[in-house]
Order: sequence, then C-alpha cells, then structure tokens
Amino acid sequence: MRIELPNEEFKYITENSLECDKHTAFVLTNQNEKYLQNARDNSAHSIINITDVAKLFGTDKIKIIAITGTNGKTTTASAIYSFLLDMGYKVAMQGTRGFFMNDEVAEGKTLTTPSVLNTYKHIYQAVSAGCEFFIMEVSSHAIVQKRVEGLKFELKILTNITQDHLDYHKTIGEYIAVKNSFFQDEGKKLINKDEPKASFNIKNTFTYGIENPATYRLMAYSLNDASSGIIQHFKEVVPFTASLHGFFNLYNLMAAISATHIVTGKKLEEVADVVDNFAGVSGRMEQVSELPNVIVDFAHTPDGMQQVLNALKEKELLVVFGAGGDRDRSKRAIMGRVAASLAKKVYITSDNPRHENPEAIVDDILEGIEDRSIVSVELNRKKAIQMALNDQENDEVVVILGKGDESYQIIYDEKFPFDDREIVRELLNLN
Ligand SMILES: CC(=O)N[C@H]1[C@@H](OP(=O)(O)OP(=O)(O)OC[C@H]2O[C@@H](n3ccc(=O)[nH]c3=O)[C@H](O)[C@@H]2O)O[C@H](CO)[C@@H](O)[C@@H]1O[C@H](C)C(=O)N[C@@H](C)C(=O)N[C@H](CCC(=O)O)C(=O)O
Ligand SMILES: Nc1ncnc2c1ncn2[C@@H]1O[C@H](COP(=O)(O)OP(=O)(O)OP(=O)(O)O)[C@@H](O)[C@H]1O
Ligand SMILES: N[C@H](CCC[C@H](N)C(=O)O)C(=O)O
Ligand SMILES: [Mg+2]
Repeated sequence: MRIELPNEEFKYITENSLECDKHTAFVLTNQNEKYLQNARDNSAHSIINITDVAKLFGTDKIKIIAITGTNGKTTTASAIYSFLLDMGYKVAMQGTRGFFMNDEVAEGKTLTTPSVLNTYKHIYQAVSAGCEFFIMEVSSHAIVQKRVEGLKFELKILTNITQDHLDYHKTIGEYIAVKNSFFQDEGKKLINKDEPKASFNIKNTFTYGIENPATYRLMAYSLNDASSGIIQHFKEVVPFTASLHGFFNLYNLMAAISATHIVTGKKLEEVADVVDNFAGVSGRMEQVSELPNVIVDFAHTPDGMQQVLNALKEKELLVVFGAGGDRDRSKRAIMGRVAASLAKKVYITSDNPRHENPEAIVDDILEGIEDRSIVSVELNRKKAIQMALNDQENDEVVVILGKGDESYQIIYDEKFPFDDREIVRELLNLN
C-alpha cells in the first residue's frame, strides 16, 4: 500500500519494498525488515520507521481501544462503537467487517487486523475526521506478526481464550501465550475475570465478570426478553436492557459497558442508558425468518457453537454447518461433537473449503460424532440448507452457522457469491 503525503520531502510512503522508488520512502517494520535491501535496490527515497509515521499521522491524537480474544471481538467492538456514537463522540472502528467512521462504512472487509501501515492510515483518516476514539480488533495473527507495532493503546480488552487458529499457532499452549502476551505491559487493560486462561500484568487492570468478583460485576440478569441486567461498579449499581440474545452476549455487553465507562469517565448510568440502542451485529444471532424460525450466526469455533446452541436450547435445533479449509483442523471434530450434543439433527456441509477437499473436511468433523443417525452430509451448502428447511417441524429452529454476514463461498482462491441469509430468503420466498 502506497500512501500519498502532500507536504513531505518524499511524495509517498510504503511498507512494500517492491513499491519503492526515488519519490517513495520505505517504512521499516518488524514484518518487512527482511526486504530492507530490496527497498534500497529499488532506490527508495529514504528509510523511515514506524515512529516517524506515528508523528506524521498524529496517531497520539486519538484514543485507541484494542480488543482481542477468540470470540466476541467484533460484537464487543461494535457495541462500544455504538455506545460512544450515541453518547455524542466521533468514533472510528476497524475490524473483521471493515473500517467504519462516524456511523458510515469507510472501507469494506479485508483482514480483522490489517497490515501495520494500513491501520496507521485508518487512524490518520479517523484523526482527520475529528474522531476521538479508534476501536480496533486485534487478531492473534496480528499479535505474532506485530501488525500493531508502535501503537499506544488507551485500553486493551480481553474477551475470552478458547480454541481457534491452531493451524497457525500449532498448540493451544502457544495460542494462549500469544493472546496473553498482549496484556503484559502496564497500560490500562480490561480483562474477563471469568476466563481462567487469562494471565496479565495486574497494574492498571480493570475486570468484568458474571461468576467471579470483578471491578464491573453483573449482579443479576434475565434472558427472557432479549437481555437485561444490573451492573455493580463499587458503589454504583446500574440496570440496563439490551436487544442481544444469549448468555455469551452478556459478556460482550459487560466488556463494552465497562470499556465505555473507563474511556469516557462518564457516569455508569449514562452508559447504561444507550445500551438498548445497540441492535447487534449483522450475521450474529440474526433471525432471518420468524415463522419458520431460522437463525444465521458466525460461530466458527467449538466454543462459539456451544454458546450459540446453548442460548437456543429451549427449542429443538436443526443445525447446518461446516468448517473452513486451510484453517485449524483440530477444531473440526470438536465442532462436530458440540453440534451433535445440542442438536436434534445436524447437516454437515461446506464452509469456504479453500484449497482442501470438502469431503476430507467433513470426515474430520464426523470424527467427533459417535451417533451418526442424526447426521446428514450434503456438500452443497444451499442444498443442505434446503434439507434442513424441508425437515423443520412446527416449533423447531434451523440454525445456520459459520458464515454469518459473509457474502461468499471460497473454493480454491475464488470467491463465489453466497450469503446464507439470501439463500434462506430465496428458499422461503421471502424476497
Ligand atoms: C498467514 C498470514 O497471516 N499472513 C499475513 C502476513 O503475510 P506474510 O508473512 O506472507 O507477509 P509478507 O508477504 O512476507 O509481507 C510482510 C511485509 O513485507 C512486505 N514485503 C513483502 C514482499 C516483498 O517483496 N517486499 C516487502 O516489502 C509486505 O508489504 C509486508 O509489509 O502479513 C501480511 C501483511 O501484514 C498479511 O496480509 C498476511 O495475511 C494473509 C493475507 C492472511 O490471510 N491472513 C489471515 C490468516 C489472518 O491474518 N487472519 C487474521 C485472523 C482472523 C480472525 O480470527 O478474525 C486476521 O487478522 O484477519
Ligand atoms: N463472548 C463470546 N463468547 C463465546 N462465543 C461468542 C462470544 N461472542 C460471540 N460469540 C460467538 O462467536 C461468533 C463470532 O462473534 P464475533 O464476530 O463477535 O467474534 P470475533 O472474535 O470478532 O470473530 P473473528 O475472530 O472471526 O472475527 C458469534 O457469531 C457467536 O457465535
Ligand atoms: N476469522 C475467521 C473467520 C472464519 C469464518 C469461516 N467461515 C471460515 O472460513 O472458516 C478465520 O478466518 O478463521
Ligand atoms: Mg472479528
């Protein structure tokens, strides 16, 4: 990515040595230092480092809030974004769903945490738009690859640590260590007190929790009509209501309410007042049809699936799901076990097979299922959804997991248009 700078001695900056020339300075990062010689060979105008970019872009003029954890980053980030906007602040948010500023989509999806310079560019755009806050999701890949190099965080948040991405991190121990490595400094942090795998520097630590004593504690809650609860923060005891469903979302809400309270310094009551306006995130527990009841959700990890299916367990569930190709193989059998233990029927299908054989992915999922009498395998995702809808009776719920708001099916390197929600609407003639 080459960025044009109007008033500098060099015209452009880039983090890619291949884009260097006499007008373009090379921004040296942890990720690209191996290409330094190549930048010189390409006659880079000069070599600058990330602290130079921080000064050029004024990244210290905005409060950066970072969120990491296996699940719930996008939901928590979106909730904080919504709360701050409702409280009258100008805010930007970068994450899995793209880059947003002041309630507008500024850029579509790329990575959960883009490359270093891309993030700096977004921060620069946010500063220029007068934003006071920049909320960003930080993936475990980004922590290892130092894609957040040089950023100073106003607050770092941990949602939870379960299993994902072991294709990249190799062992669960390594994955846990990577997540925790983000919380070893003395800066402000907000930690889920009910996450036993969290390990952090206690200096400047705030906690939130439901089961354990915490700086922000959910004293009572109800999940009858969406959700509501009472938060205690020292002497402040404040009720809230929210439109999100599921016990797991209480954690996302607690993280978001506490974070907003910490970074604004406003009264907890003022934060609680705007919680109900947050409508949730597209493709997460999204009810596509009420009668018949069909829900689309982005659960693509064992814990995510367990949480979502548990949240719906009052009803009989017909669960359609697959597992991504070129991703953590070891989570597949566990996902199979979770689905089979909580569903009446399971339909195993494809979810972005990428470069893998879809049948082999299904076999990995089946490894975790002993009683296969409730399982159907249909690699064509549309047909699998159709099967579930055909089988659905009265009060049952069809739950389609893994893709959420994705609008494609990735086969090899190609993205074919595919949106679970559109498919359901088409099959049910709801369009
Ligand atoms: C496996 C992986 O994470 N790869 C990421 C990694 O690529 P890489 O190590 O191959 O990088 P590279 O091509 O050597 O480039 C490194 C740096 O050198 C520079 N370069 C490169 C070549 C060259 O000749 N000269 C040069 O200067 C590049 O501009 C870059 O700045 O660094 C790149 C730049 O930061 C990322 O774009 C790339 O993400 C790839 C596309 C990817 O698919 N990543 C996924 C797995 C990912 O990161 N997912 C997470 C988690 C999702 C979640 O759970 O939410 C995410 O954050 O999205
Ligand atoms: N706090 C939570 N604990 C467990 N599961 C959750 C939690 N929040 C959300 N989920 C599940 O995880 C799915 C993804 O949620 P979300 O997009 O907020 O997470 P994420 O961490 O941003 O995921 P990704 O890393 O893929 O971007 C949801 O659709 C839901 O199934
Ligand atoms: N951020 C996650 C999203 C997974 C979504 C699922 N549909 C898949 O392709 O595995 C990942 O890249 O692993
Ligand atoms: Mg995300």
